[in-house]
Amino acid sequence: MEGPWVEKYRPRTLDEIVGQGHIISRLKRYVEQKSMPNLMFTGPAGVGKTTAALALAKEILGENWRQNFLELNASDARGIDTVRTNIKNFCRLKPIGAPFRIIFLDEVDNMTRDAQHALRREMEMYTKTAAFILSCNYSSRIIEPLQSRCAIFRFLPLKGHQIKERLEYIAEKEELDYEPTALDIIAYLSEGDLRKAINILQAAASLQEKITEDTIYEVVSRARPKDVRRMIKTALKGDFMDARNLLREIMILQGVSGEDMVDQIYQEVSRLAMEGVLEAETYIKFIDSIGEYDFRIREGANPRIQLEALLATFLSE
Ligand SMILES: Nc1ncnc2c1ncn2[C@@H]1O[C@H](COP(=O)(O)OP(=O)(O)OP(=O)(O)O)[C@@H](O)[C@H]1O
Repeated sequence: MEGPWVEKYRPRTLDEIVGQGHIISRLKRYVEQKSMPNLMFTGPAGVGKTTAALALAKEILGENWRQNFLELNASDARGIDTVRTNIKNFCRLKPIGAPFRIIFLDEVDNMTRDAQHALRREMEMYTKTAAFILSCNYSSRIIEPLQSRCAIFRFLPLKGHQIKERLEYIAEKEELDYEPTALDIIAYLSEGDLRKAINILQAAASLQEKITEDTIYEVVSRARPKDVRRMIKTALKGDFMDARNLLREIMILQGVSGEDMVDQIYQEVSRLAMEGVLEAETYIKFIDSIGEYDFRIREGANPRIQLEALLATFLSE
């Protein structure tokens, strides 16, 4: 079994990282100066935080980086005490063949406030020998004394074209056969998360020889937008039984979940309103009922029954 492409194609150097230019140039300055303050990387999942920490450690610490780099998950099931013991044991030793050591701590926003205060004390204790890189999704969940001790770097979701270019690069290396529009769809569905995009590409490649738009929808268990649109239009015309059959086909054959289905109905209804097919007043009524059925499904009601009832509300228009 082949390993995950997200690891195979993880950039090894700062230069290889896609996007995040505003961050990379600052990190390179630390490499030139061979010193760095404590850093905090914030931003959504799969946009290069861990990758940047690894690449920075390699470039700033040199060939002995492995012995001088410690990666820990702050929300580790083994508990914060283990994390702190690891930090202590690591920091007590002198750096080996490098100017200092680096501790990369992931998911700091999942640490309790008490644990964050303890971490702050550790950071102060080892300022001469170790630099910390703290990673989190939301800086608002980090206590002020930790934030103020770090230089903060805000990673951004990657743009659609940046994701597409990276996918093209990987597709070429892997000699994949694909429809170019399939990559646009992956870029759209991954919402700025490059890890998610690469995982979808790998799953699609293992499913079929040629990657098409349909392969992608199958991999992510999403309905084809044109099928959802056809179903809604059928309901609008008053053909309830036909609309219901289309709904069943999409949910069963394509394995789309109730929650995703409501989300896609919402997206298509919004598109129909933007195109002028639905009048504003009707659109508002539809959104109101979509919101209601979305809530019921999330609360645990039977999704098939709820979705059929939702389609029935479209009929009366
Ligand atoms: N900016 C990027 N440039 C190139 N590859 C990237 C980038 N961001 C993510 N990737 C790809 O996605 C994988 C995961 O990225 P990474 O571990 O850096 O995410 P992260 O931002 O640390 O996410 P999390 O917050 O979930 O830990 C990488 O191994 C790489 O293949």
